[in-house]
Amino acid sequence: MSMIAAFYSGKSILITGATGFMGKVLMEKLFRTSPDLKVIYILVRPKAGQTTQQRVFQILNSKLFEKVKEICPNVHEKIRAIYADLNQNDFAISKEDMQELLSCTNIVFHCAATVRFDDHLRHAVQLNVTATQQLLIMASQMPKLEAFIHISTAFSNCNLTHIDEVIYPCPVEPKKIIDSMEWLDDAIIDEITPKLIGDRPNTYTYTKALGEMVVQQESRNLNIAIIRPSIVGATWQEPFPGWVDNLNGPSGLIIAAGKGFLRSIRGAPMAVADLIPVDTVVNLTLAVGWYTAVHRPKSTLIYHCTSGNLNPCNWGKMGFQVLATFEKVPFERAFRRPNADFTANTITSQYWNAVSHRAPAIIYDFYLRLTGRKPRMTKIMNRLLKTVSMIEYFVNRSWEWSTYNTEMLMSELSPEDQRVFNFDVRQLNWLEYIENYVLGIKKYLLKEDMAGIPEAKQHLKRLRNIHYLFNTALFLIAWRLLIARSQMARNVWFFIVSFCYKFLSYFRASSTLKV
Ligand SMILES: CCCCCCCCCCCCCCCCCCCCCC(=O)SCCNC(=O)CCNC(=O)[C@H](O)C(C)(C)COP(=O)(O)OP(=O)(O)OC[C@H]1O[C@@H](n2cnc3c(N)ncnc32)[C@H](O)[C@@H]1OP(=O)(O)O
Ligand SMILES: NC(=O)C1=CN([C@@H]2O[C@H](COP(=O)(O)OP(=O)(O)OC[C@H]3O[C@@H](n4cnc5c(N)ncnc54)[C@H](OP(=O)(O)O)[C@@H]3O)[C@@H](O)[C@H]2O)C=CC1
Repeated sequence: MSMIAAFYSGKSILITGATGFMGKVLMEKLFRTSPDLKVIYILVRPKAGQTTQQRVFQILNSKLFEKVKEICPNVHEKIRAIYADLNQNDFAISKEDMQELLSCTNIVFHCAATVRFDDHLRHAVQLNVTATQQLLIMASQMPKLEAFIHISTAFSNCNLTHIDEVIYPCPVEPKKIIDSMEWLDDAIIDEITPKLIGDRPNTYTYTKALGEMVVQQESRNLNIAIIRPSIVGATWQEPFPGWVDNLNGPSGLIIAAGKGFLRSIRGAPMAVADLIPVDTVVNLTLAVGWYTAVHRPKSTLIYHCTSGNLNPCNWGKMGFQVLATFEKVPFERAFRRPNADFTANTITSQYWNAVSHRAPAIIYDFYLRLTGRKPRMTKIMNRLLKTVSMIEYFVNRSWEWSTYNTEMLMSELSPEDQRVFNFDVRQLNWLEYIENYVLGIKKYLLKEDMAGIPEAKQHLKRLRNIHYLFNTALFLIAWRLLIARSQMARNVWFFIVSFCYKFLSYFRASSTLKV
């Protein structure tokens, strides 16, 4: 029997961010391994015209929850969706709901965050710092609370190259930042943002670092742990390989590459691609919840959930594997033939941006105009290149994260727990993982049918022929223009033609002699 699974039985668990990528996988695993848990409270806001109940219904009816519904048929009774908006005071939770949460919760998993790189500092602080502070204040009023697990990111200290499992303080105290956001206007915040974030690349990593400081400062006598995952990708094994449901991290870029929009990135091919499957992060999170509640470490422990030091893969290799998978399972209706090139050279990268990204978009828009349709490709391309510029920071550097606490925890688990809550990335086969990831994107994000693969392959063949035809035509036009203008080019041309003629004559003569 798994000790971790048994620990969660009968427990009341509060999850924030349960409608997000990681939150859904966390809920799924909890129900699958501990179907006897008492209740999972989730803080949900209405979104995109859906009520909180409709959102929960949609999650439970997704493919991700198919196994859970077999194991725990009354799963819908065990989820208590609580209307909440983390941007509001007291999260806009009703008095009765708040009372129930405070009196019943045993474990808190705080996953909610804004993960947008370019979010306005005021909004990022509100969600990643102030909301964390408020949740900790709530947690301090929960008499039955056994553990509070905060999900941060391995990149909260990406301004350093070697990162230990400790909290690194930011120069300005989070409390001062929270206060100042209340009275500064947007224009001033915009002005001071670059100074505040310093050598971090965006407001996301900065506010996640502030969030960690808040956790440390507000911990009081709570049992707290922080988990820092690196770049979270599709599921590796559970509940099935390749599940993914949003465009964050590598997923959006894999789509852009597979559809032939994005063919090259300015990135160091040898830099470590620190991806981590979402089910690995969830397994570690649940193991940390158990360990923190049962062993009650004296201080707040931080756990790095990364792959680079134990099972490294680099961007060049990853790009190659993604491309190899596109050969087997191409995406439908690609704009161009896929490529996935990482180039460290800025000039080469600018050249490819012009030739391989912007020029085809302009030509295609010209074609759309000619055929009486609205041009759209340049707009899409500009957005894509904006996204790429935001991730360039992360694909041009390597980081080293120490993983003593994570390895210590692994050694504390029973063999059964090591199997059921596996977070040992040394067992991950990158080639297999990437193949399943690309396949998962095709199935669950693009919702493409596998039966369409032969047609997609045909389409790529047509694109290849168009590519060759276009290049040949371009070469001939350029050559013709060159010959018209330069004596030297004419001489070279006559030399080549006469050489070919002589070679053919010789070949013909020698074959006649043989007969
Ligand atoms: C050629 C080579 C190809 C190779 C392939 C080979 C292998 C793969 C290699 C790949 C290397 C990966 C490196 C990852 C590095 C991660 C670093 C980790 C950092 C820490 C990790 C974390 O701890 S945390 C998670 C990270 N946090 C995000 O990853 C949020 C990003 N995101 C935004 O910061 C906003 O989204 C942003 C973009 C501003 C737009 O902002 P915006 O206001 O202009 O627009 P919107 O957000 O409204 O989106 C407008 C339209 O862009 C679509 N879209 C949204 N995201 C998209 C996305 N990522 N890729 C594509 N498309 C995306 C969306 O679906 C909309 O499409 P539509 O218009 O059709 O609906
Ligand atoms: N994905 C990644 O690559 C990585 C993620 N992380 C961390 O993991 C955690 C989970 O990330 P992930 O699941 O990918 O993120 P998602 O963007 O998928 O999910 C974010 C969650 O936060 C909720 N949320 C956001 N704003 C509010 C609000 N005002 N009120 C209530 N809920 C809100 C969202 O709810 P709604 O559905 O209503 O928008 C959603 O459930 C985050 O803390 C993130 O920093 C760390 C490293 C990498």
